[in-house]
Amino acid sequence: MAAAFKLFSPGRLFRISRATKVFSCPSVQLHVTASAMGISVEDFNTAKQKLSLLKNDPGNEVKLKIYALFKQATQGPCNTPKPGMLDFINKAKWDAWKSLGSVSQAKARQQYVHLISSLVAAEQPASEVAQPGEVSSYQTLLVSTADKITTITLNRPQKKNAITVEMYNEIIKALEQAAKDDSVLTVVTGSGDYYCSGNDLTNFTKIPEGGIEQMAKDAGELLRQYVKTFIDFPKPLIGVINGPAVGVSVTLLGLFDVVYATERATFHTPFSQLGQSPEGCSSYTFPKMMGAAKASEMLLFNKKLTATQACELGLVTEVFPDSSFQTEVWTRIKAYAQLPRNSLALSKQLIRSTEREHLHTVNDREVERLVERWLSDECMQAIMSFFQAKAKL
Ligand SMILES: CCC/C=C/C(=O)SCCNC(=O)CCNC(=O)[C@H](O)C(C)(C)COP(=O)([O-])OP(=O)([O-])OC[C@H]1O[C@@H](n2cnc3c(N)ncnc32)[C@H](O)[C@@H]1OP(=O)([O-])[O-]
Repeated sequence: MAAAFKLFSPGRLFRISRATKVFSCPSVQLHVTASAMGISVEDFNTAKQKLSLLKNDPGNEVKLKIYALFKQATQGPCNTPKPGMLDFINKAKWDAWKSLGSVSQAKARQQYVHLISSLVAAEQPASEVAQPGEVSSYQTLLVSTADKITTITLNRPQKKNAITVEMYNEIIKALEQAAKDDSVLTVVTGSGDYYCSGNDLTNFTKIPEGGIEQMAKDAGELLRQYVKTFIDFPKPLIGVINGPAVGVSVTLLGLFDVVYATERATFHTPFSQLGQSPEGCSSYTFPKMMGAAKASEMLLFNKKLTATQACELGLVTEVFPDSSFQTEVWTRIKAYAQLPRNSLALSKQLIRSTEREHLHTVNDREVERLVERWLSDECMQAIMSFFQAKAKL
């Protein structure tokens, strides 16, 4: 074991990367598509440089993955002869490269850049973040870090934690800071009796100078950024669903790693009722998770799920009795937070990286459709009905 570790020491692996001449050869560089799948040659080269600056040894498994992705990105699928049984090191490297099969060079470059980025992010010093136990100053959230857990609590209980424009921006900021802080896990939960009632419908009543088209465009850009932050979040993200969840707060659960719910929670996405369409990548994650028929019942016909049903369909990991929910869930989360930080972040990265680019594409497509929907008569009528019903109360 010790011998293998030495042979796979970071220095050795980095030397392999640096010794590979492909990217120092201008004629080969020309063959690399400038921005294949959103990753430029510069991104790739920068990632390569960052690799040599890592302070912590990421472990043999990750180093083999890095090696394999580099070879695939620069030389394509492995076609070299298999090393002999006793040539352990070269055989392990060959196996890792071979295991990538026919993954394209562009895809390998993209996965290489994401993997290095997550390693670098995991080593970032905790700056601009709340110190353990400290509660930071947000208007719509409570954000605290304690016991190696950063907790983001949606904090507009009087409005059932409906998400205003300010709150979207604050959640993005809180997640960006949680990604960099010293915590091992990040938890999102709600204060009061609701987890979240989704998009705050008053967002649609604040029309900027550019008119309703500008409002739809701005809202689309904000939503794109918001969902993107969840797609790219590098650490394990846990939802502690303390009560009913509606709309965008439900769809995004497909991007969480683990979701614990009280038995009192319900889950529904009234998109068609509001003349809108699915977001949060749910048009992809829900059918994948629960099958097309069950996903359609939720996303097309607004079916409300109980916590138990949501658990059966894979949207929720586990349901707890309401009376012991907080105690049981937090005991478990605190125990998970004792696990090694880098190992958790890297394992998440491995689980998620294969579809990250696809999720970004889905996000873009959903936002494009929603921006159209927000300008439709169907949507405007539905929003007006909500406020008229309120006015009659
Ligand atoms: C951007 C991407 C696309 C997004 C998609 C989505 O999320 S689609 C999903 C979009 N979401 C929806 O369609 C849900 C709309 N909301 C509801 O259907 C119900 O409020 C409820 C079932 C959540 C709770 O019913 P309940 O009888 O238990 O409580 P209550 O009704 O008395 O509420 C207390 C106060 O909170 C207020 N408030 C609550 N939610 C919102 C909101 N989203 N907005 C604004 N305000 C909201 C409510 O007006 C009231 O204010 P008041 O009068 O005290 O000044």
